[in-house]
Amino acid sequence: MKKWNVGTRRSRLALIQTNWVVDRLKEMAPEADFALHEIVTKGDRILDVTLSKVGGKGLFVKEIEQSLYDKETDFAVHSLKDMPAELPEGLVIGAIPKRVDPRDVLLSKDGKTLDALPEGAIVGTSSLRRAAQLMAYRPDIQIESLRGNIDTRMRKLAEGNFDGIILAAAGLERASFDGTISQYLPVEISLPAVGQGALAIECRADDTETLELLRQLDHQPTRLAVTAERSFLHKLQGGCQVPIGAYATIGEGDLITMTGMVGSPDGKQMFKNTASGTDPVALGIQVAEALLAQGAGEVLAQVLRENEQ
Ligand SMILES: NCc1[nH]cc(CCC(=O)O)c1CC(=O)O
Repeated sequence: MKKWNVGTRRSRLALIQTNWVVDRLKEMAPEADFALHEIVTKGDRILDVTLSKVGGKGLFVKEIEQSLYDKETDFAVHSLKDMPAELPEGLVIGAIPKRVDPRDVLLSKDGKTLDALPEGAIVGTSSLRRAAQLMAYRPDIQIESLRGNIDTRMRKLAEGNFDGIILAAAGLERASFDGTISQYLPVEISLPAVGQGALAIECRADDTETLELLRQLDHQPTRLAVTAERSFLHKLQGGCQVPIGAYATIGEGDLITMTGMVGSPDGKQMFKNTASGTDPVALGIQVAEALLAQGAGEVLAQVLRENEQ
């Protein structure tokens, strides 16, 4: 009997996601056996430091990728938004399952919506993308850093440190926290991170047996959308430490429509562009180039300089 070794982070959300993938694969290949390998990543070890200050790129995936190279594991389940725009040599995304809700959500004291938060409200997030967009919409809001896994962040809200916090709907949904959401933020206010709400199952490019297994879980419309978003991210050379967002949807005839965003961390400058096309890579590049033509390159360069200090 074939046994697959599966890499995962140890967080509650990561384990839920990995078990979800393994359960789907067991339905498709009842004769197969799966063993989970929990891997502690650098990102998990430095939860008390703002991610943007430690060079966030790939912080949650590096050790897991090493275990793929070492053949200690055959595939690994990641949140797609934690993955750098470019995969290391020899590794591929073998499957992208159907995306769940890509939106950001507000969790607040007394269930208040963003518009109902008091003047000068304190909102917790360590994401430059979320902070920039919140301040663009409500310049009076004070952003404070908020790190940790979902449980930690929700506890800090309950302890009264914040008027509200921003999280991804996807994580809450998968971990069944959904009763606590105060508002789903429209993508017009908070454009999601590239790949938000999607999972990526990574494996070795030459491992045809694993690729064949994983292919059954691949959702083509999600792959098209996420490929456009990642092409946009790649063109802008962005990681999770820059205020970049993108969201693509698939319409009739596999027409992809994508909005891309670059903002300054204070939200005072916002560059957005929306375009449609059928080639996801070309569309990502096209939207990125439209933002660069508006002046987004200077904002990105400024953020990178600040991160280096
Ligand atoms: N930044 C960490 C992270 N990476 C993936 C998710 C869950 C959402 C997803 O799978 O897209 C989260 C939590 C969050 O942003 O609230």
